[in-house]
Amino acid sequence: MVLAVEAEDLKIGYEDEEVVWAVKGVSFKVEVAEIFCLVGESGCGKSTTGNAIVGILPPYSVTDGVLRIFGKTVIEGNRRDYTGVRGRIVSYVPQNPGSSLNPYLTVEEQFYYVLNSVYGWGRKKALEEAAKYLQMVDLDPGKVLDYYPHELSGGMQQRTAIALALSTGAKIIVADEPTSALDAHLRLGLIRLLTRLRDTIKLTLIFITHDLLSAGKICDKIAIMYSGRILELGTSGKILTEPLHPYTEMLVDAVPILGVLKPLKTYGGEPPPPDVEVKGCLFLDRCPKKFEKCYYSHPPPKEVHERIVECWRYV
Ligand SMILES: Nc1ncnc2c1ncn2[C@@H]1O[C@H](COP(=O)(O)OP(=O)(O)OP(=O)(O)O)[C@@H](O)[C@H]1O
Repeated sequence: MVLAVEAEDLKIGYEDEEVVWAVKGVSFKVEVAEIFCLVGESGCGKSTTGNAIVGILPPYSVTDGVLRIFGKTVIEGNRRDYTGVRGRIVSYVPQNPGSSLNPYLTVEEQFYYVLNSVYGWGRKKALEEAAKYLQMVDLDPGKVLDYYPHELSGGMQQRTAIALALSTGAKIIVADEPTSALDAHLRLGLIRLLTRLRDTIKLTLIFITHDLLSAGKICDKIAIMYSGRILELGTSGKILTEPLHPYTEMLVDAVPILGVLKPLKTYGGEPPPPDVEVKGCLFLDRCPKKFEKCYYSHPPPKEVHERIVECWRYV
């Protein structure tokens, strides 16, 4: 079975005077038509991982390990080749579609420029395709195509960005915090739309968020990232109801449940900065369950209770 995305011990760093590793060796598999979430605090490496899948890492980045997209190896060691993948198989929907859509071009022109540059299509064919994809995201082409992005509401901009991403025939969409700028009603609408696209056109979605609640609503699987590693990976149900890693427990404890009086716990401390070498477990400083073994090295990934966990308590 071909996987949509497969990462094996993937490492991504940014080179300044020396390399600072933002992603320190992650392994995961995303099946076709799966909604896969990368969850974690700011700076844990979610966007860097997402950018590697889309193929938009900056030139001064360095990589190691392997990344495959629909069976094609796009990263192997420090070699990268996204030919036929970037923009065609994988597309990107950013947090703020207002900034990704060109403010000086009408929606029609944006579709034309994208489809002309990817497939060399003329205006007529590009417009036919634009109409098809706008309808797919529940937008009326007649009420969108002639408009500039600022003339559309936030929700319409978001849907236009998704239609534009899909129009190149993308099978995978990486959506970075797509719901964070939307109000609760629009957020629910977007979540419904993305799940419908998964069901109807077998779209694979990589959803990046710091919000475990949104992740639980939309995702099949959740990878909990911390300081460049995946500390726990499993189905949304397992992660939310039976967290194994103390960090996942901490995130779940901080999620409010509507109608349930639940004490919300917060834990102090900060993840170690990526340029600081940590001797023991990366979560050591904040872990309420640490014991002697945790002080010497970071634990390897271990399959336990239908999940993969990096915690010495399970090794
Ligand atoms: N283009 C870049 N150049 C240099 N360092 C970067 C770059 N992008 C990210 N980093 C660094 O890599 C680390 C991980 O950042 P990344 O944006 O991937 O995390 P994140 O979990 O997505 O955070 P956020 O939710 O704030 O976007 C951070 O220390 C960040 O400063």
